[in-house]
Amino acid sequence: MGLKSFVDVPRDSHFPLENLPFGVFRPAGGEPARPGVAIGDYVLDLAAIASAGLFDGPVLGNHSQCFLESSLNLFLGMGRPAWKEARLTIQRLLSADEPTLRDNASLRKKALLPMSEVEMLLPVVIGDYTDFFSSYYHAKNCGTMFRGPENAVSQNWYHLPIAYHGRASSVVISGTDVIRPRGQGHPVGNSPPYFGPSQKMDFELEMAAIVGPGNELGRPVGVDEAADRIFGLVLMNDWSARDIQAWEYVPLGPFLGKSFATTISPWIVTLDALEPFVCPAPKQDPPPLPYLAESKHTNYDIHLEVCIKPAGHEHPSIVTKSNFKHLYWTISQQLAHHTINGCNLRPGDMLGTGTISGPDPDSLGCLLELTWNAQNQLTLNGTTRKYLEDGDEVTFTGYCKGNDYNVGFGTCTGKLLPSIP
Ligand SMILES: O=C(O)/C=C/C(=O)CC(=O)CC(=O)O
Ligand SMILES: [Ca+2]
Ligand SMILES: [Mg+2]
Repeated sequence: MGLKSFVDVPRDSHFPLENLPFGVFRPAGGEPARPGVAIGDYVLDLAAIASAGLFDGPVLGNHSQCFLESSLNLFLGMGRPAWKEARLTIQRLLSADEPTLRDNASLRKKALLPMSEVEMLLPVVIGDYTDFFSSYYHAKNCGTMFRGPENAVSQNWYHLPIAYHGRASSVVISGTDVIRPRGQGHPVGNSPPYFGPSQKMDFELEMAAIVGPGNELGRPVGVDEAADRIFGLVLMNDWSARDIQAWEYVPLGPFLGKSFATTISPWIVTLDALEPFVCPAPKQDPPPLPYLAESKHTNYDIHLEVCIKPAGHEHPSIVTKSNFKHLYWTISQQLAHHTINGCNLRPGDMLGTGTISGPDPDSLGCLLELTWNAQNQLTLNGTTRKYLEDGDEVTFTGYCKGNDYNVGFGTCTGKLLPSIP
């Protein structure tokens, strides 16, 4: 039996008492943005709970003003003791046999808001965003397409989690429209390069770790301490213009083919909520260098799905199903590697996992792989796709399956609009 809340939680909800993900919302009526926690179809207003003096534990008792902020950065910077205390307090306040909130009608009305009536915002101010390349299947497929099967996965890939620095300014919250970027593509023959709207618009199925307490410049984080620096995970769509990327990315890596937009889901699911879904990570051969060797090499069993709803279609079509557990390099290894040179991370920084492809043809994490760079096409409910078309709405879903409950991420969605003329 799952935990029981006095708030009605539908059976298939992503947000039961076991989850309690954190986000930032704006209530209807123009009140300022503030942190909240999802419970069923409701948002618990943490500013209201803090103002009522209900965060009264040893860590948050004198510091609950972190919940009066318009981002979670301050709370994230306080670290695991504060996160654990907040989670336990909220779990107790929402449970069926705890009268404090349950029997206080005026506080309940103030603090529990229907999710359908609030606007979700970016949960953190993202100072820096890094995107990794940590699925073996994704690396192998891209490499096979671009370099042939003999040189598909380069030697360095097996020894370090490869990444590029992404663009934090264009990270947007789920529901934000994305404008098809214009840019340069490969020249054909003796012509100048193509310039115009990207003709190869893609999604990338990713998740991202949101950093809690950072590290001081010059002080790397050990791989076994790395998980304590990570608050939780969100779904992430690293929208990619494959034609722009292919022409620009040698030798310095992705630039304008990626930096026009990256969408994240609004609710950060904490590593504490994901703990029951820990599973072994893929065996690493060759063994990683000592600074990347973790005493527990584990992932989380998170089911992931992507669907596309073309303009005018009533229903979305599922185009792929994958799982977070396929990541070869774990988020702890990514964070340890990121800081090994002394680079400092700060609260709210975002580390994308890289496209999460699985081993099977129907578990590939982007259209580049699913259509083998437009050599094949997907069938969607009577129409076909090689790459995305204007009006396509792309939605990611992610959830962990408990005995009779889900710990879910909700959705990460965005609609592709035509490029500017
Ligand atoms: O292997 C290559 O040369 C290219 C790889 C990619 O294009 C993958 C990519 O877009 C990186 C990412 O996952 O963001
Ligand atoms: Ca990516
Ligand atoms: Mg991007």
